[in-house]
Amino acid sequence: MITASGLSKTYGSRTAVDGISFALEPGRVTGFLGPNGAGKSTTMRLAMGLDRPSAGQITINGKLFAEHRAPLREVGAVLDAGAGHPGWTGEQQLRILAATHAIPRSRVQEVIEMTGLSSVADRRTKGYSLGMSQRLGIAAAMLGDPQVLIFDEPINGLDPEGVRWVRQLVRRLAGQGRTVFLSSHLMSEMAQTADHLIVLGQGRIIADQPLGDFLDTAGETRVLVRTEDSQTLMAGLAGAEVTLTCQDAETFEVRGVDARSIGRRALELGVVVHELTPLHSSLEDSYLRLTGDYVEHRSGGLS
Ligand SMILES: Nc1ncnc2c1ncn2[C@@H]1O[C@H](COP(=O)(O)OP(=O)(O)OP(=O)(O)O)[C@@H](O)[C@H]1O
Repeated sequence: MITASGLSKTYGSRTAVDGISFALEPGRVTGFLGPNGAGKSTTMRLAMGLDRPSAGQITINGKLFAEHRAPLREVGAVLDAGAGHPGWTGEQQLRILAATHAIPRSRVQEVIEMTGLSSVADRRTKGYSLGMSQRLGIAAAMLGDPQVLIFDEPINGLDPEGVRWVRQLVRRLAGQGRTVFLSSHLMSEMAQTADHLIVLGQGRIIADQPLGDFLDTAGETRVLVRTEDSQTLMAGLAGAEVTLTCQDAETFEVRGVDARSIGRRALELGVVVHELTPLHSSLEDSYLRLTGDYVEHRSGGLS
């Protein structure tokens, strides 16, 4: 369990995290989303005791990180791939970490195998690809077999096989009853991995809800209509709150009227309908709609 209460962090005049509170339950993957600079990494660093809050606190299983007698057995984190001594091999790094946290040596081999690093574990990490560094970071996080895992952008730089591996690992860890806190900018991955979402905008929580509820509330349902007489049906549906977008002579999309009402209207008008399909928003659509006002640097159009 990770619990934040009134957590704030300011850097000079810059407020990175602005009085946030949340409780992350075990047994599920909580996705952490937000535009660049929203405060996600800062929150994760505060959880790991790498920075001090300006106000409030964030605890792991009821205690501050520093209050745990064996913190790596409570929480593992991947916050910065590539951290560690570049002149050491992956295995040396894990052995040192294990030795300094009273973790048995046998566990080092286990996490090396678990993360697919066996063939490169005896190589110096300065030669590691980004994907190997990510795997080494995950191996280090898993070393103490902790109940809580914090992953900041763990799939950055991974190839498709690596991305799938992280997705399956994260789901398995939650399935074992662990608390998993995961940030990523890749919405398609988040949609497949997270059970619950916390969305930050400029240091504040703008959503904290199950993934399905987030898609329902932040999303916007459209309906695809295919009919023999699109002119008549479009005219019959037109209204102030309704948006109609023509796709071809027989097909159009409707926003602002649900499929049931469109079906009824078609019956009243005597129009034959071949298709009436609600189109649910993707996580990306919902996320972009919700966070639009919180983006610091917006891109221009392509033309
Ligand atoms: N050590 C620091 N000193 C000064 N400002 C900082 C520091 N760390 C973070 N910030 C600022 O705090 C804000 C939040 O940064 P943070 O890295 O937590 O955002 P983020 O949501 O993780 O962004 P991204 O998606 O780009 O990784 C940003 O404006 C950042 O510039």
